[in-house]
Amino acid sequence: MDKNNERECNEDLIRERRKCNFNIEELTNIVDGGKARTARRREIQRLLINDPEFLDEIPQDYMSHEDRYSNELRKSAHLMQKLADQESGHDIHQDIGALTGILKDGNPLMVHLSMFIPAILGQANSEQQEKWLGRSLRNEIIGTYAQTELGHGTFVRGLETRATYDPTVEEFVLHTPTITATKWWPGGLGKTCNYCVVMAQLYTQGRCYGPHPFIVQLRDEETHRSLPGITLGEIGPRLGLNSNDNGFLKFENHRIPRTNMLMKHSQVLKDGTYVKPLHNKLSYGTMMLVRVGIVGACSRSLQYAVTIATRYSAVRHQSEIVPGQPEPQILDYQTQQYKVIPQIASVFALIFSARSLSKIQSSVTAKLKDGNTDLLPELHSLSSGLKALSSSDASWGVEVCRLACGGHGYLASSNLPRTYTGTTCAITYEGENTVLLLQVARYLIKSYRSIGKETGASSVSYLADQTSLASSSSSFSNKALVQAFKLSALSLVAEAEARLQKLCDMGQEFYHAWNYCSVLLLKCAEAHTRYYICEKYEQTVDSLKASEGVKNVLQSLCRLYLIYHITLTHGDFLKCGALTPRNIAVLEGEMCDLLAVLRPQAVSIVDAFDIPDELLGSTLGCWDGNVYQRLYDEALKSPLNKTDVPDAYYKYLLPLMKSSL
Ligand SMILES: CCCCCCCCCC/C=C\CCCCCC(=O)SCCNC(=O)CCNC(=O)[C@H](O)C(C)(C)COP(=O)(O)OP(=O)(O)OC[C@H]1O[C@@H](n2cnc3c(N)ncnc32)[C@H](O)[C@@H]1OP(=O)(O)O
Ligand SMILES: Cc1cc2nc3c(=O)[nH]c(=O)nc-3n(C[C@H](O)[C@H](O)[C@H](O)COP(=O)(O)OP(=O)(O)OC[C@H]3O[C@@H](n4cnc5c(N)ncnc54)[C@H](O)[C@@H]3O)c2cc1C
Repeated sequence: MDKNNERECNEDLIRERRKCNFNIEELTNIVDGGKARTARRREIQRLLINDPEFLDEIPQDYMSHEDRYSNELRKSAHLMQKLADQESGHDIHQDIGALTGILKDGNPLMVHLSMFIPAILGQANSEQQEKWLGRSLRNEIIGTYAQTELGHGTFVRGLETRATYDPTVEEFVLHTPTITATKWWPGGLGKTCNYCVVMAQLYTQGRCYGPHPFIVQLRDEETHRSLPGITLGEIGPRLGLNSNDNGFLKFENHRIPRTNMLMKHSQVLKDGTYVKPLHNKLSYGTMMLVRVGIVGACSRSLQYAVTIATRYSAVRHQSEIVPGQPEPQILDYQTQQYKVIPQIASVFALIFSARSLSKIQSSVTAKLKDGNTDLLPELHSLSSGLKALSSSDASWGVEVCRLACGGHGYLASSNLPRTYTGTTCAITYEGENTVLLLQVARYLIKSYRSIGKETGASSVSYLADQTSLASSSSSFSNKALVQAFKLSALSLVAEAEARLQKLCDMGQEFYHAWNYCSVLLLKCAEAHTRYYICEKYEQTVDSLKASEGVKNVLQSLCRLYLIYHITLTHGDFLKCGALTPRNIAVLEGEMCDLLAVLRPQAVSIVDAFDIPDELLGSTLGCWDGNVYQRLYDEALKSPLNKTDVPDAYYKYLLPLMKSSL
């Protein structure tokens, strides 16, 4: 699509784009993280878009379960080959965002890239990396991360798969003792992978040392047949991500060499002696790494959905605002703006938080190399909180965008249903959100109780700021609103801690008191993480060196985000005195003003996300706004339209209609 050729474009969209009062390219660079990154993303996307191998013969929704899998495997393999062939040597992990949309509904290599390789990087020692890292990066072996079992996903300590060390032959014996110990869910495990990292309970010298990672060959490298002692299969259709072959796995006393235990952090020596790690949760590192990645992935899903909903809302006309006048664009309804524009604001919130989190991750990783694990709990808490809020915000945001498109948003060809199912699974995988938020709450209560002790953990240092509990601000600057979030979080933590203490003082065991307070604890964790997101948003926009136009747009989006979230949880702000009922009413009014200010820029802001039509894959969201023709053309692809009268008519309908004659 030639974006300079207005003649092919819907007139509403042309008018919207003429209202733009900021430099779109500059905003695109901010979204990508710099000019160089924009150029790189575009280069990769150009490479993919122009390649006919990535086209589907028929829309995926008309394919069988098997065909979907094999079609996406074909494209995934081609993608890997293509990226490997590039002279510039693409780093697939760095460039993962550029690939969004090219593979549809998950893909069989997803967990190989996002967990198996990172597990080798983070859990294998240098000899082990020598043996497996290069091979997995070159895709000579394909792996997955097999942790979850039929009986346990959340509670990693409850896993039942056993790895028992036999010092006489220096081997581990992997065994699945019960049906509930069957590995269940790992992506690509069913039919694609020939290796995997298995999390299993380590037994040596008669003792259990808890879950540890082991690398296991599952299939013969020549024939791809599963090895003796190993039962493998695929678990069947799911709500989404159906192009992936999530699988099951059972071991029947399957032996692997001692050196297949990933030994970067803990070891089992030849005689069976266990050497413990620097920190007992280092074996959970792969999950933490991916949680950080999920925040960025969620912001991309939301960019897709909100691009579709905003463009469609500019093209779609319905009903009337002024009686008797022409039907307005639905984007002119304030209620429609309230659905769509806060989701645009949310995209930037997630982008800026993801960047801040990834910086913290890099510094924690650097410290770990020097044997310093002090900031691991801080990273665990932040990555858990941000994974939880980003996945729930993005899922809700995508769903709101779908609802904002009325009936057409329900159609597969809008690409909103698949975007939703592909996003909502992030609420569950890589740590179910409630469980992760309770981990954050645990860290908050612990930090609150150790006020005065220097931990170096900056995200919770505000808990020591007791003076702010009393100081309700009368100013409404963005900074002041961020302070209100801080006050609300601090006061919820103080309330939860007091409630816990009271129950304990009344004689309850701490763990019962914890469960009894867990709804409030969840709120603490959400408020704390929301405060973190708001603070990063405000600081990033405030310190941004940008043109006036771009800065104004981002300031308004940031302010909208702050006010939107205050109104959603206003009870917490009132309860702690951070804001008065009058303040809330004023802010609600200002939110409507902000919607009106941002309304004329909405299409241009989503244009700045710069998602090519070929990747957006939506009849409703295409650049030129030619929505109705596309909807019609897509409908014609339905196999039911191959004939005027379907076979089923003769088989079932005709006999029914004639039965009463
Ligand atoms: C580099 C490239 C990356 C690219 C990424 C791109 C992303 C793309 C998008 C997605 C792509 C792929 C899809 C992924 C598919 C999904 C795969 C999966 O789902 S894999 C399975 C995931 N499973 C889980 O996440 C399980 C969740 N459960 C847990 O993590 C743990 O069970 C628990 C943390 C809830 C509890 O653990 P437990 O051992 O029981 O802990 P205790 O209660 O005894 O102790 C808590 C104690 O430990 C600290 N802790 C916990 N975890 C950590 C950690 N990781 N690091 C540091 N510390 C940790 C915690 O803070 C507590 O400390 P205390 O001091 O005791 O309070
Ligand atoms: C699409 C998809 C892909 C996946 N890919 C992989 C993969 O590649 N590898 C892999 O190993 N796994 C994978 N998983 C599994 C996933 O990690 C688990 O499903 C997830 O960790 C949740 O665990 P669970 O299913 O045991 O849920 P459960 O823990 O049984 O959750 C059920 C309910 O119980 C609640 N609950 C549980 N524990 C607590 C608690 N302590 N406090 C309060 N409430 C609690 C939860 O909040 C939830 O409401 C995948 C899952 C999905 C959906």
